[in-house]
Amino acid sequence: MLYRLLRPALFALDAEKAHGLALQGLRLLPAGKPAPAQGPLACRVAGLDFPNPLGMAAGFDKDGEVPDPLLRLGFGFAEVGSITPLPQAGNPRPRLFRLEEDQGVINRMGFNNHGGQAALKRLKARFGRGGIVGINIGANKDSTDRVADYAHMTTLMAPYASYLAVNISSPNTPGLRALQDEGALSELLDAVLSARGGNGPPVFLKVAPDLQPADVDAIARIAIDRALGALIVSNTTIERPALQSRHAGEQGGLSGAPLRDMALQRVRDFRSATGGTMPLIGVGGIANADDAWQRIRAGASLVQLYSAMVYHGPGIARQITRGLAERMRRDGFSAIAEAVGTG
Ligand SMILES: Cc1cc2nc3c(=O)[nH]c(=O)nc-3n(C[C@H](O)[C@H](O)[C@H](O)COP(=O)(O)O)c2cc1C
Repeated sequence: MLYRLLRPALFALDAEKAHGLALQGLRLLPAGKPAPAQGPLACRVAGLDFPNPLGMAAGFDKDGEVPDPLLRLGFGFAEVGSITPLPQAGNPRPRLFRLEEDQGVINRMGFNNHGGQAALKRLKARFGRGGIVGINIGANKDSTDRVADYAHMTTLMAPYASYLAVNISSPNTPGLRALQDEGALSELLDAVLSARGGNGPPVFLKVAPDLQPADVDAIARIAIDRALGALIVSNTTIERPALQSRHAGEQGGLSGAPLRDMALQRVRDFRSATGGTMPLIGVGGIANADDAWQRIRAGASLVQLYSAMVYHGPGIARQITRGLAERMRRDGFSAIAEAVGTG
């Protein structure tokens, strides 16, 4: 309600400025305690106990500054990052665009972040607070050895991460998505898993929605073979479905409502390629409880969002989790895990 009043003022600002203000506002929230398990919404995935299945997706809190305030807003988990070994400025501004008429976002941020050491300090300091905080890792744009970047970030972050998310699907770092190819992906995951060691957190892999059926099959096979904790499906798309907004022609990754059907279809594709043996995290265009419920019924054990927070504000986590609980009751499910892949 309050957000509806604030939104016009925020939308009058450049999108990145507005995002900076949102982060500042969240920093003012006392950290508090993470939400306790929420009855039927509580779920166990990759050995972790999630109080509810809705998380904040990577990119909102790139430097790990506000994971605890995000949990306080009612998210069951927060994924911070992507974080690269060295600080980097990212692409020139403007690089973030609201597509209001389409309820979408285009970004070409380019992994702007303060680097591994700065994030480590913060994440180490909050570690004892509990709550599920995933750390999403990436490679520096100018790195001459990207596999080594991921391995380094794994070693650095593993002790402070509930899970690590290996992001090889940002469209804004040239060549990054090539790491999704079979040979490169196997080599990368072997390096990450070896850097993590036997007792480290589960490793999740975040993929692009722009994949051919053969890519889906190969990624599914490699993920199962390496016993990854989950696949995060998906990042932003480089495709451009029909869009109305004046920013539709901007380069970068498209997210929000225009990504929804494609990301939903990829969850279905990965569900069928994995035969339900690998947990999936559905992300892309989820803006309400119906979207979240549909993604779960399609095969996602957990869901995440980012763009919808821009349009609907910080109350969205509670709106969606409340709505999910209602839909579970309506459809006769007493646990999220029972509903996964049933629709
Ligand atoms: C501005 C912006 C920055 C993002 N940065 C990252 C990132 O650093 N790492 C990552 O894995 N995903 C990043 N994403 C992708 C989101 O995590 C998510 O996969 C995508 O936006 C689809 O979800 P949505 O439609 O709910 O926004 C970013 C998205 C946006 C809009």
